[in-house]
Amino acid sequence: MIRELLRAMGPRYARPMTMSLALTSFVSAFQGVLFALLVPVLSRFLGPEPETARPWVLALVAATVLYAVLRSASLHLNFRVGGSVSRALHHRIGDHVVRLPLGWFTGARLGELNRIVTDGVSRTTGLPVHTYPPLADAVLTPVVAVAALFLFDWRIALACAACLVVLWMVFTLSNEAVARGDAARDAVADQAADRVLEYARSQSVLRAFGRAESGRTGLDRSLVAEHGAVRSMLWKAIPALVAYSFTVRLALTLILVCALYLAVGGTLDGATAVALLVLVVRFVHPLSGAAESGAALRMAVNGLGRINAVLDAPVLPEPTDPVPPRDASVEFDDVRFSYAPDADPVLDGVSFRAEPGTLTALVGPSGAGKTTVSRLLARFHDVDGGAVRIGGVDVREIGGEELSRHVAIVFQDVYLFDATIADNLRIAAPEATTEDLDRVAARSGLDRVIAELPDGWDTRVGEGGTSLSGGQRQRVSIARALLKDAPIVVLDEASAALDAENEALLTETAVDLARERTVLVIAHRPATVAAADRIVFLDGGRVAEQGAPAELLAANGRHAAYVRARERALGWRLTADPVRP
Ligand SMILES: Nc1ncnc2c1ncn2[C@@H]1O[C@H](COP(=O)(O)OP(=O)(O)OP(=O)(O)O)[C@@H](O)[C@H]1O
Repeated sequence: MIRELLRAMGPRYARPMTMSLALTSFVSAFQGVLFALLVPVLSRFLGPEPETARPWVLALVAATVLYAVLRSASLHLNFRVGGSVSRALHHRIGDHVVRLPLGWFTGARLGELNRIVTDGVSRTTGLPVHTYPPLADAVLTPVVAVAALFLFDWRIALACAACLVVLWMVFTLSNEAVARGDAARDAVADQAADRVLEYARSQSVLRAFGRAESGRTGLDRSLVAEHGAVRSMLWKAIPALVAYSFTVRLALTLILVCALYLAVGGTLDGATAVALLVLVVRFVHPLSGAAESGAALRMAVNGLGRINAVLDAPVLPEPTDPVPPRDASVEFDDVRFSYAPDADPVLDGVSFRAEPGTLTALVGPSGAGKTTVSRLLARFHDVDGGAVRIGGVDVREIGGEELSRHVAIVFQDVYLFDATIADNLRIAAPEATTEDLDRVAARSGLDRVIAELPDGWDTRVGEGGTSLSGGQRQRVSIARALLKDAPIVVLDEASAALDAENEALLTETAVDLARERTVLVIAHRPATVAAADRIVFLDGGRVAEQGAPAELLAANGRHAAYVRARERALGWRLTADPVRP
């Protein structure tokens, strides 16, 4: 448990945590000495010469004062360390998660991560304050007290030691039952959390198809499964907890009987028997709570195991000696890539070059691998074979921060944070001035959107940017990429219909940017394709053709056929007259 805890907290917080646990353990053990001192004090006080109790009373008073000081120091430290546990874990999980490949963030992982960050961390936060101290009292205090008992009466001490061994066995069994039930519950609770997220996200689709009620079936199933897992955990845990509590009472009764037997038989004097019984009754109290604390500990350990599993997930390796790119050229050299180790390759031997100051259009049918090319360029994933280079340097050698400074991406599905438009732009450049914002707004057409909104730059966009239209979101996203001022810009043109003004704006922006940058456009519109310096036509994860637009049209190959088909589709859409009766 301690190893898991210290591993999760990392080296920075491990030292104060170790000190807190060590001090708590020492105080609990010292409490055992305090309890043991009751025996000479009481046996002498109740015996024929009560005045001989005086030095023991003084020792008990001194030990009590020392105990009070140590206990308060330990409580103080525990609260301080407890407060830092959640901070440490949140920072460590956050720092690690941002370095994970994007492939790690599957739907199932999101629910799990959500529960780990909330439930898993909160279970662990209580560990140094609420879980470990009563457990240390329940284990260490009786062990030390029983060890001290051997100094006064070995027969009672032996009986107590035997009872402690049996109690430990029942305690371990009860803990294992709780741990098993809790792990099973965690697995289904993760699934339920995923289904809740999915159900909330898919509301518009479900309502559009009149499935708001029936679309809940998956969610209902996982909630029922979670309910079942909680019940099954209780069925396993409650008998184990009851069995432990019963064993504690039985042990106490056996020790009482044993002491009475010895006292009646005359081999134990009455005063010592009373003193021993007071001692035994005294440490039964912390022992009774051990099963509940042990269950809480097992649940915290399960949570820690899940936190450590996230922290152990392999990150994209960073270079030890990062090499800066020599220029803004982009090169894909025989790149092979698949999203899962056993899946078919999504890119298979892709090679092309994009020079600085040019516009390259990535063209091809849906699923050809265009978006994957942009993801590999930004190193959201590492290639399985070949290399992606920027300025002649493999992106794996550049280093995360430098790479991020070099590449700006305008995604097709624009995600905006629930903040103002200005805040959403400043994600790209936190220090940007109002003049900087106005400059990129004028260049991206965002200035017209800002002028129409009553709160202008201070308009809140809602979660994901839902209070803006698709076209408005795209302009915010372009302005954000411009503000980043990266030498390489990737524009993922929306394949969904945009109005004519927004369509023209995207093409204009791409051409404008390509004067001084390397621009890659995942192009769906003939106008953008025609404006490109070079076209890379992808099909089925391979480069089917590449060259200047005029060259490819003259070659009358795959690209020319694709353009004709797109033009026919768009022409039909634009010119079709309504059918009149
Ligand atoms: N995150 C992912 N996990 C697994 N497979 C993926 C993932 N993203 C894309 N794919 C698969 O990779 C292939 C290429 O997808 P990609 O999005 O790169 O194509 P595209 O050419 O950009 O398509 P579109 O024009 O429709 O956006 C597709 O078969 C797709 O199903």
